[in-house]
Amino acid sequence: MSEAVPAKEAAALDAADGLAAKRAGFDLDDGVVYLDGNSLGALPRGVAGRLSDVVGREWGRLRIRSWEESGWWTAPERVGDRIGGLIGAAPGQVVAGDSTSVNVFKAVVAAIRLTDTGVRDEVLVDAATFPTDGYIARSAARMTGCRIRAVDAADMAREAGPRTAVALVNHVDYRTGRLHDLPAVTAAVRAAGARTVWDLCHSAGALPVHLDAAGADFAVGCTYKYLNGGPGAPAFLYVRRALQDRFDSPLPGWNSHADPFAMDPAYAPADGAARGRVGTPEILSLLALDAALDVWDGVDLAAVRAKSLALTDFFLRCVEAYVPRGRVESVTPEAHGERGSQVSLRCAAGPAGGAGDVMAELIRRGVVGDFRRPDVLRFGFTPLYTRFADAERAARVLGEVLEGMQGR
Ligand SMILES: Cc1ncc(COP(=O)(O)O)c(C=O)c1O
Ligand SMILES: Nc1ccccc1C(=O)C[C@H](N)C(=O)O
Repeated sequence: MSEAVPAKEAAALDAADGLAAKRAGFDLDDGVVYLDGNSLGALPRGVAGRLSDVVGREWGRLRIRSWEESGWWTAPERVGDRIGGLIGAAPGQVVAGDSTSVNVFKAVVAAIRLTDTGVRDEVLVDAATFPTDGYIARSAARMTGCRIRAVDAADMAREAGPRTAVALVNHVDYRTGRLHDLPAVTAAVRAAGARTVWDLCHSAGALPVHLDAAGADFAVGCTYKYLNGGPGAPAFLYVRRALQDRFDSPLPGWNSHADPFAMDPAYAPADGAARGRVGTPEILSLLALDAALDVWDGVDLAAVRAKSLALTDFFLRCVEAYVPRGRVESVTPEAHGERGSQVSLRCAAGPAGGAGDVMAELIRRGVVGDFRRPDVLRFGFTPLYTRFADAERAARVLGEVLEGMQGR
């Protein structure tokens, strides 16, 4: 591929892109190629106006009345249902709130409480997990008399056995971008008599997820990446409907009580998704998220997936065309069925510095990805606002940076 070819091809791909108009819904500028939406999604344009109304009118004027009149009290379930629509969950099974870490705790402990730990005392965690999941699972295991076994997520299906209580799996690996087979792992873990907890941080909003259809037991995820909810936006918790009546939360706050304002000293759990609540919802960030979710109106996740794969394929081809041979190596699977919505390039240290220096230079030149120690350059592709021209420019600038650093 000569240098002019990818740029021409990018223009043609952008012209044919059915999702191209969605970019206008985000506050982005053409000076920067933003490929870090897998860490913090860009700002949807509707958020500032909505938040200004929430602060100025709902809080400022209505004050306490807003819990009822502005629908604040029921926002966690309402926003949860909107997220549910993007992860294949029928209404009434998802609640928004707390952080992913906290929701991992609720789900793992609740899953253990559904089993006889005299028989099943093993918690399987994905060996390459995002660290917080592993830390929380370990603590949950200690608290419940279980033990942790770390296994490759790719082997999870065959590792689940008669001692397994629960398997905690990342749907997409944060470092490599590898997508795991949610339906197959869920079915295998269930066949072994155990429960699944899926971490959807890197798949919710990035690709179609079919939780109900797969029979997943629990799922958690954050909303500040591909769902663009903003820094520290509330996370979510999915509890499969059939398990809701037996869901025994380890954090039974007053917000998950059947009648919170009874202020009853005795706890009686609410029915449905509300049982996953803990304390007072984080209204400002929850309603920012609610506004951010408007960008999904009318979006077909199959089209999002198709564009995501086309973008990452194209980026990989551009890298091949522009980057000096042997300088980077993709650790993201080639196979579409095993790829999330990012490309991770391993970049060994050269004479002028390592991957961290390369990413710093890329950012200086207007291409924002991120760096994961020791040697991974991560590029996240958010199909709602990333253009093929962005992929081309990112690869071209990466090539220039690496070429420039070669001799120095
Ligand atoms: C897979 C995964 N799980 C969990 C988290 C973090 O969870 P929390 O929302 O608690 O910070 C992240 C990223 O921050 C993540 O990538
Ligand atoms: N929440 C954050 C706050 C600050 C900086 C990064 C994050 C991330 O989300 C990192 C991300 N989970 C990752 O996959 O590396």
